[in-house]
Amino acid sequence: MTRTEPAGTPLGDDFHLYDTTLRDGAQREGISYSVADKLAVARLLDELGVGFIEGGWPGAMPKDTEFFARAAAGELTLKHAVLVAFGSTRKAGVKAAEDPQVRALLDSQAPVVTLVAKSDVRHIERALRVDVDEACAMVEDTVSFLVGEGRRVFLDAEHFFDGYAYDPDTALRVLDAAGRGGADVVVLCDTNGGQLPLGLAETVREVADRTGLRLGIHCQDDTSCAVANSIAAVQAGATHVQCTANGYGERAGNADLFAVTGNLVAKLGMEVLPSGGAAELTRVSHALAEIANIAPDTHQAYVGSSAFAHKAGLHASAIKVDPLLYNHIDPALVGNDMRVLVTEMAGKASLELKGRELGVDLAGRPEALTNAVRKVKDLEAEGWSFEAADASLELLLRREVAGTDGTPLGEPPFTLESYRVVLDHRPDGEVIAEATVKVHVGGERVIATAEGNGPVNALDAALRQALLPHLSWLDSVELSDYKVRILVNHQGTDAVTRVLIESSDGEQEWTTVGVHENIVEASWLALRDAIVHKSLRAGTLTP
Ligand SMILES: CC(=O)SCCNC(=O)CCNC(=O)[C@H](O)C(C)(C)COP(=O)(O)OP(=O)(O)OC[C@H]1O[C@@H](n2cnc3c(N)ncnc32)[C@H](O)[C@@H]1OP(=O)(O)O
Ligand SMILES: CC(=O)C(=O)O
Repeated sequence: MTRTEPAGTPLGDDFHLYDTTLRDGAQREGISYSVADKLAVARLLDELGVGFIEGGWPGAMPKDTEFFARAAAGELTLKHAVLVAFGSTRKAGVKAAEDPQVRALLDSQAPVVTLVAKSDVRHIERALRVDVDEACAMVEDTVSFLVGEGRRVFLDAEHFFDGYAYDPDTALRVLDAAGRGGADVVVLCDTNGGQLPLGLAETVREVADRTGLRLGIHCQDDTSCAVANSIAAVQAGATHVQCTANGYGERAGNADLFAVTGNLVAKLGMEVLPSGGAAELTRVSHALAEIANIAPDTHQAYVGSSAFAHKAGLHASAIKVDPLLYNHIDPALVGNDMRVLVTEMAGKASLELKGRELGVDLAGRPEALTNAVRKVKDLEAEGWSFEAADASLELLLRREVAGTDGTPLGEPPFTLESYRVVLDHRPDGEVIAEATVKVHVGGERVIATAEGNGPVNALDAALRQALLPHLSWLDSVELSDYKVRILVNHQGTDAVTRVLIESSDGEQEWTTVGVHENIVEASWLALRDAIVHKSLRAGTLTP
C-alpha cells in the first residue's frame, strides 16, 4: 500500500464512495475469488477512483488474511483508495484487545476498519444472546480499542432500519456507543433489504437529527430498491455510500456501484470520482464481471451493452434529430455507446441511423430506405433476426442501395453451383460428416471435398479448400461462434432454423444470419454472408 495522504483519508473526505465487492460482493452465490483475483479487483476499483475498498474479513478465512498480507507486502499500490478490513466487534465477555478476531483486524495493517455490530434488539437478545448494555459495550470497547491503535473506524449497524422501526432507543444506543468509541461514520444497514426509498430516507433524516453522527448507508437489494434506497439516503444526508460492483452480494445482491455512481455523478452532480473516472465505469464493470466469471448483465443501467440500445422505430426517429431526446444522459459520460437495433420494430429512421453506424449512407435515398424497411420486416416475420447480425444487415442495406440507385455493390468473388453433405455412421460408432462443394471462383470451376465433425464443419472446410487458392485472406478468417435456434411453428409454418455465425479475422468480428427449414441450408446462408462480408472488407468484390 503506498499513498501520499494520511492513513485512512481518501481523496476528498467529505463524501465516501465505499466499495465492498471483495467482502459483501464475494457473499454472492457462485463467486469465489482467488487472492490474485482479489488483488486484480482492488486494482481496478482503485483505477476507477473509489474512496474505500473493503478487502475482506481478515482472520475469518485464510484467503482474506493472505490478501491483506500481500497488500501490505507491496503487491497492492493504491493511488486513490484506502484499504479497509472488515470484521465484527469483540465477543461478549472478552476484552477487545484479547479477541483474536479483533487482533486479526489490527494485524491486517489496513488503515481503516469497518466493524459490524447488531443494532436490532431482537438480534442482540436472540442471536448474540446478550443484553443491550453488553452489546453497546462490545461496540464501544472495540471501536475505542482500534481507534487507540491508530485505526480509522466505521461501524456497520446491521439490521438498523428493522431494528429502529421495532425499538428505536436500542438502535440509537448502539450508534451512540460507536460515536463515543470514536467511530467516524455509522453506517445504517438495510441488512434484510426490505426497505423502500421514502421510508428509508425519512429514517435517515430522523437519525441524523437525533444523533448528529456522520451517517453512511448500506443497502441490500431484496426489494430491488438498493440503488434507489442508497440515493435516497444520500439525498437525506448520508455522506458515505457502500456498494458492490454490478450489485454482486448476498441473496439478491447489494446496491450496484456503477448505477449508484452514475446517479451521483450524472443526476446529483457530485464529483465522487477523480477526473475521467466516470468514463471508466463501463470498462471497469465489464472487467470486474470477467474476474467474477459472471456474464455481464447486458441490461444493467448505465453500463450494460443494451443500456443505450434503441429498438423502437419511434425512438430512432427522434434520436435522428437529437440523441438526447431518447437517452437520459450522453452514454459517453459513463464510457458507454448508443446503438440502434434493427428488427421488425424498425422504421426508416432506424435503418438510416444503423446505416450510418455501418458506413452505408441511406440519407437522401428514400426508395432504398423504404425497400430496406419492408425487406427487414418481411424477413423478420419469416424468422430472420438482424438485431445481432450486423454483417448480414449491412449486406442487405448495400444491396438495396445498389438496387435502387445503381451504386455498385460488387459481386461476391465466388458463386455456388451446388453442395452436398453426407453423414457416415461408421461401424465403430464414430459419425463423420463429408461435404462436397462445387463453386466458380477466379474463372475456374472448383470441386472440393472435406470431412468434419458435423455437417456445417464439413461444409465450411470444403468451401475453404475450394476458395483458399484464390482468396488468400480466407486463411485468417475463422468461425468463432455458431448458434442455432429452432423456431417451432413459426408464423403457423413448420419449424424453421435460425443460425447465427460469428466470424473473426483476428482483428474484427462480424455476425451473420441464415434462416431455412433445413439447418444445413440455414448454416450455408450465414456462412456465405460471412465470406461475402469479409470480401467486402478485403476489397475483393468484383465490380
Ligand atoms: C450482514 C453481513 O453480511 S455481515 C458479514 C457476514 N460475513 C460472514 O459471515 C463471512 C465470514 N464468516 C465466517 O468466516 C465465520 O462466520 C466467522 C469466522 C466470522 C465466525 O465463525 P464461528 O466462530 O464458527 O461462528 P458462527 O459463524 O457459527 O457464528 C457467529 C458468531 O459470531 C457472533 N456474532 C455475530 N455477529 C456479531 C457481532 N456483530 N459482534 C460479535 N459477535 C457477533 C454470533 O453470536 C456467533 O457467536 P457464537 O459462536 O458464540 O454463537
Ligand atoms: C454489513 C452488511 O453487510 C449488512 O448489514 O448487510
